[in-house]
Amino acid sequence: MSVERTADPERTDEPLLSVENLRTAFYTDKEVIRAVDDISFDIHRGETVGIVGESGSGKSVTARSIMRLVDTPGRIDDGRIVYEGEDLLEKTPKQMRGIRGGSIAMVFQDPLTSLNPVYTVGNQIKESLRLHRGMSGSEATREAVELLEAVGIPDARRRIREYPHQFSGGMRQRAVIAMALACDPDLLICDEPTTALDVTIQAQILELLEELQEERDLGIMFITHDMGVIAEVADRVNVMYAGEIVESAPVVELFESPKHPYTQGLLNAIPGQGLDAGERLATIEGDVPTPNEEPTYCRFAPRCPKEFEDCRQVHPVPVDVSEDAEDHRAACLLYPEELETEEAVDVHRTEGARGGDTR
Ligand SMILES: Nc1ncnc2c1ncn2[C@@H]1O[C@H](COP(=O)(O)OP(=O)(O)OP(=O)(O)O)[C@@H](O)[C@H]1O
Ligand code: NI
Repeated sequence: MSVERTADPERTDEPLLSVENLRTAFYTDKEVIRAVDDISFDIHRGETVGIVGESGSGKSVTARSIMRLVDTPGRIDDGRIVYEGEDLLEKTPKQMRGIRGGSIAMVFQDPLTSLNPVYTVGNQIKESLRLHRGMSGSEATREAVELLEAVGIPDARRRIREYPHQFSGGMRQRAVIAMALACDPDLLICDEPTTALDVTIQAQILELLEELQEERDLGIMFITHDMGVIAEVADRVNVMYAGEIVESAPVVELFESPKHPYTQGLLNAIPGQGLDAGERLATIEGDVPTPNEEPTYCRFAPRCPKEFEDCRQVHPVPVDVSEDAEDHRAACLLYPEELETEEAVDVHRTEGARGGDTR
């Protein structure tokens, strides 16, 4: 979560998670929705990767694909999800159950979806400890109390005997985080974990995640609509639009020098560049289209102020925004920026035809 981490030598190590050319689609009676359409990105240990985009852009489906929790009629069609060197798409359902809530944990927007109302908070944490770390009895109780204390729940010894409904919203989300930590994960996937909370509680939860990350060297994938939250928590940011990652850059670079017209649009209307938590995405006229056909064009073109003829005929692939760009890519025909537009369009046409990005 610290900005300095982007220059961390750790970054050259093998990534903790590597998503490669992932495609996930929903096969409805009416159409095929290409919810996640050929995306690639990495997460390193100790790094927070933010995923931002308007509603329907594919953020949650990305998270659920990594966890192999895509509901029917959805299906992962292509790609690799390499976690600590192994492809999760090759794991059996049983192996996946061990990994979920084991080395990869997830925190959702609504803590009540993760907590069972009929068991005490303590029992739920202890169940997690039993399943994933083989702990039981007084050892598990002690660990459960310690976890609740670690996430800042006061009077933890008493509160482990309480039920979820006896906790406030913020305390419930802390309990969910404690439950996630009970399995000692290496990767935490957070899908809008603070959206339902008021701003003060939200700030506390973000701070908590940052502390836990530092202590445990957690890799975090953080999904949000909120550019202000992204500015606060992310080391690197992937901007999603209609199933694709249209821009990816270290957080400071993205805010100082957004390259994709979509990102520029998102950031433009935010006063003070959206550096305060609680700032929502700027509204760009129009809606995210449902990605229900093969992209042979730029999906953002209909809303793009910089649109030109080729945008309707050539599908942009992620390219380095400039020759000396470090780790900054955009899927837009205007880049690489040194090239004349026609040459740049050719790069996208050729790369697109090869079916790969240029990483
Ligand atoms: N079960 C489903 N059946 C059919 N389509 C689905 C299903 N789940 C998601 N989709 C579609 O996949 C696309 C991506 O949805 P997703 O939930 O990932 O968006 P999101 O970026 O998380 O949006 P939000 O910010 O609203 O949570 C959308 O077009 C959505 O309608
Ligand atoms: Ni979502």
